[in-house]
Amino acid sequence: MSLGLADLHPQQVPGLSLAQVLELSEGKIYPETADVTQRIAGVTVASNEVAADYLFVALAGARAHGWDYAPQAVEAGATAILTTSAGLEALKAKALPVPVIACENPREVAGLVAAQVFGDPSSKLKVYGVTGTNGKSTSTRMLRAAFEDQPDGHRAGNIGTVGIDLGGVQLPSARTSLEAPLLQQLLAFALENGTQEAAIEVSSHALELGRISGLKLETVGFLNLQRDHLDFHGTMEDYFLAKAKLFDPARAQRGVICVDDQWGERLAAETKLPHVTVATEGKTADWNVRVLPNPAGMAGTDFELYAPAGSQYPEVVRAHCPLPGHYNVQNMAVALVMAAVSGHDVQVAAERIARNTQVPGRMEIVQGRTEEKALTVVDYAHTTDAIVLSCQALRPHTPGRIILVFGATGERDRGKRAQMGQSACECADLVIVTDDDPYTEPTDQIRAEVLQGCPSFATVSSTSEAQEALSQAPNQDQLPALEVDGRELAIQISLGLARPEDTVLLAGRGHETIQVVGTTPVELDDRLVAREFWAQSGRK
Ligand SMILES: CC(=O)N[C@H]1[C@@H](OP(=O)(O)OP(=O)(O)OC[C@H]2O[C@@H](n3ccc(=O)[nH]c3=O)[C@H](O)[C@@H]2O)O[C@H](CO)[C@@H](O)[C@@H]1O[C@H](C)C(=O)N[C@@H](C)C(=O)N[C@H](CCC(=O)O)C(=O)O
Ligand SMILES: Nc1ncnc2c1ncn2[C@@H]1O[C@H](COP(=O)(O)OP(=O)(O)OP(=O)(O)O)[C@@H](O)[C@H]1O
Repeated sequence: MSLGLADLHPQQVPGLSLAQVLELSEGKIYPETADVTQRIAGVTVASNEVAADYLFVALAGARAHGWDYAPQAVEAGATAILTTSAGLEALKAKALPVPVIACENPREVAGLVAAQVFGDPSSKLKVYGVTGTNGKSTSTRMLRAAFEDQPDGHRAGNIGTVGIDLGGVQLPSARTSLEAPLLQQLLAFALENGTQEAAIEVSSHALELGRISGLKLETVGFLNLQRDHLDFHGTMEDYFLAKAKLFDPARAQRGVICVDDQWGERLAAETKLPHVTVATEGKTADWNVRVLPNPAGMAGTDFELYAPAGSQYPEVVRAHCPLPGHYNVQNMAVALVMAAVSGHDVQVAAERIARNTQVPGRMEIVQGRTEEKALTVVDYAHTTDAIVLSCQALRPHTPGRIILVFGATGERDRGKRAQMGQSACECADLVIVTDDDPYTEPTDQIRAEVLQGCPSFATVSSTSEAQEALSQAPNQDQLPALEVDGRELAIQISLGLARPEDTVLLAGRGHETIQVVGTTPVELDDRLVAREFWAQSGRK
């Protein structure tokens, strides 16, 4: 039997009376005569998650209004509704048989109420939050690796894009950061099941949309800020300000800030949260990294981490980052310093990370280089910077060409597409532009916007057509990008073109196994497509 999120429910739920909800929300109840001694036993913002005695939080959304789903929520067992004044007015007309509490910011209140309903789990287990454009999944997985495998059976967990792994249960996650009530429920479940520490990703959407409201964090980490999600945030300034909200003394005990980029420097200068800084290249911070000569190749990077002079930590920690690419050293350095300042033995944490880290779809080698097969790597790079950095990470391990396959996601940050195309053509030797998750946007339109950044391109639908188009290029040092309709075909063409000395980088989808086309989920796993291709290729 496969489990769902609803199954990750604690046995013990203290609950909360409506009087206490009223107090927390500073709201008004309708009708005024409602019985405020009734208890609620759960909270959700989604009508399809409601169970008996739940509080349904009806929010105004971009596509719908939660209050339109209130009748379904009541039908499913909701015994009260929390909403805005506008929501209350809309609900009066529906004459529902349950009380409605109206307050100014139900999104924030949802998390505060849920924390109390579920017994305030984040005050009992330690929660670590990591933010940044790229590297959250990797560094939170590293933190988890640092915390588990201890003699006392200490259990650690994760919540993030790659999945949810709590209290011995693993589930895929549709999101990076969950809605606040669900987060509280899952943490309470984790606590009941022996979890002492949980490392979670905190997206900028989460920080803007109140998804960590009610959460108490032990230590928070900042990795980097690069262009992404501007469809939602509008400007880099607003994107930064959203990320900075994590570094709030009301939420967290302390922070660890990587100052490799200027946004980290600014955060360190502006935040009121007690913090330390980390630098991995070219700058001086509280904690500093020195990369060692690197015999490890695709197996990672050796480095030293220097603690602040005169501090209680070992002066220098010898570490091995088990994933290739300098950016993974950044992810690991932040994870190590978060572990250190939270009271863990940093040398032991380094050893555990080197031994235990698993991050599906991040620089995952699906085919090693052989006499006849090209090195084939799947990576979740889906921003311009991540694509460039991934190519740079693979360059030292590539005697031939880097062949890059990628596409842009539909309905998201259209402004980044041409830039992705341009940078891809600059950093890879051969670029194949195809599809990612198009959602409801036409795939040819998305590809066309990416291809605007490529100096030239040819549209092909087979390996032989691709070979023909490439052979006709006037300058063999600057091949045209290839446009391929359909990601599976694009992967097959890329591998068909690859020589053993080449590296094929399948970028953008990482661990994902479902592609959303229109509103239909379609099974697609880059790793399986590549493995099948090589298995059937007859090449050794
Ligand atoms: C921009 C954004 O994050 N939007 C989220 C937001 O949507 P919305 O406010 O437009 O909600 P809506 O669909 O209009 O519905 C309004 C309300 O009615 C409720 N509703 C709706 C339908 C129904 O049948 N019953 C019901 O109760 C909804 O739960 C919601 O509370 O609230 C919805 C309900 O929780 C989310 O599904 C939706 O996430 C969408 C799917 C999304 O794509 N989010 C992405 C951008 C996101 O959050 N990404 C970040 C960052 C990822 C990264 O770093 O790469 C993440 O943390 O995952
Ligand atoms: N520190 C970093 N700096 C820049 N790029 C990185 C860094 N870490 C990882 N990347 C790139 O970003 C991709 C996504 O990494 P990861 O999943 O760890 O980040 P994320 O922040 O969790 O992303 P998302 O929230 O979009 O899932 C990787 O596959 C890699 O290409």
